[in-house]
Amino acid sequence: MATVEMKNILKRYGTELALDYVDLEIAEGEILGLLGPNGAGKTTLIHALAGVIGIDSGEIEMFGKEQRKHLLEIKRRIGLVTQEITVFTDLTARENLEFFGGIYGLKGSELKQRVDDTLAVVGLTDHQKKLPSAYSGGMQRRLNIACAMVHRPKLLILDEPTVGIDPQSRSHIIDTIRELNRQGTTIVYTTHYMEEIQAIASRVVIMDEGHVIADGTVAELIERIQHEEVIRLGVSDPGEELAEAIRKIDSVKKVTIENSTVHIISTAGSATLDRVLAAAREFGTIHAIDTEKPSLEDVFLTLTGKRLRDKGEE
Ligand SMILES: Nc1ncnc2c1ncn2[C@@H]1O[C@H](COP(=O)(O)OP(=O)(O)OP(=O)(O)O)[C@@H](O)[C@H]1O
Repeated sequence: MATVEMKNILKRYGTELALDYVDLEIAEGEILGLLGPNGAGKTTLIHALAGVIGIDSGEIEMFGKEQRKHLLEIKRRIGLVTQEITVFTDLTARENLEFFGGIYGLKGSELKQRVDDTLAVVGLTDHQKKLPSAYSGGMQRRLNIACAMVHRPKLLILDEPTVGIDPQSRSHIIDTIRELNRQGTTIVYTTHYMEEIQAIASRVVIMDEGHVIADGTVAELIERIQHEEVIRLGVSDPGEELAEAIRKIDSVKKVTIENSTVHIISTAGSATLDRVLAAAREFGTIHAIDTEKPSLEDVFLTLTGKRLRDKGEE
């Protein structure tokens, strides 16, 4: 049985179409990585999944039950980690966890045990008596996650849980997600960090403009563009004219410029490289050439025409 079945989900904000007839199935035990450029509809999708916003039309089934008819019961079985940190600033970490555990009906020794276990999993046992204001950004994010998992949800939904934090906290969060999954929690997770998806996702869904545009394992998605290659040229002062000249080569699929590097996705083969170099020489001096097999980032670029990190996060 699928943990989640979403069919024909439509959601508008005024005239803005945030989800455009989306279908999505999530199997029990998956770590589903949800990728997409800003505004793709990822947050809207997971908020619909968590039942915190309504949808205009479509069907959502979770744990084999219709979401709208069994919302309370379903909510008890899920945890939502929002982009914003939503903990009580005037309660210590432990008190926050006791509060959230209490909401889910935990009490007495069971509550104490769950709070102890959760603090240990997120690595905050030694800091449990401190107020969140005494924490680093990464520790606050870990506490935020802890509050959503203290009741041991069957499905944990995380919206960019690692934005703007130190590498140590980030790897701690990744380890926490992996450990929860190992213990049987299904995970849905949005991020702008491709390497995190490559590290932990058992399946990737790429969204753009309210649509699911790709769905598969990392290996399957890369396989889709395996006949392509990536050429990176270091060129002095590259401009739009250079990009346009390279775009005219018929085997070239995408050209983007970042600082002094021209990033080209093309059909593999030496003929393309020769033609790209000839075109580039007309507009500048080439000081570096590099070709490689495509990565998940290139799949994303090929499909959406956009780079992932357009938030200036890193
Ligand atoms: N409360 C809202 N009111 C109006 N429009 C909204 C609202 N929430 C989202 N939108 C719009 O719906 C679309 C999808 O937004 P959403 O936040 O789901 O995208 P996202 O993929 O999560 O983006 P990001 O990566 O920036 O978080 C966007 O065009 C956004 O402007």
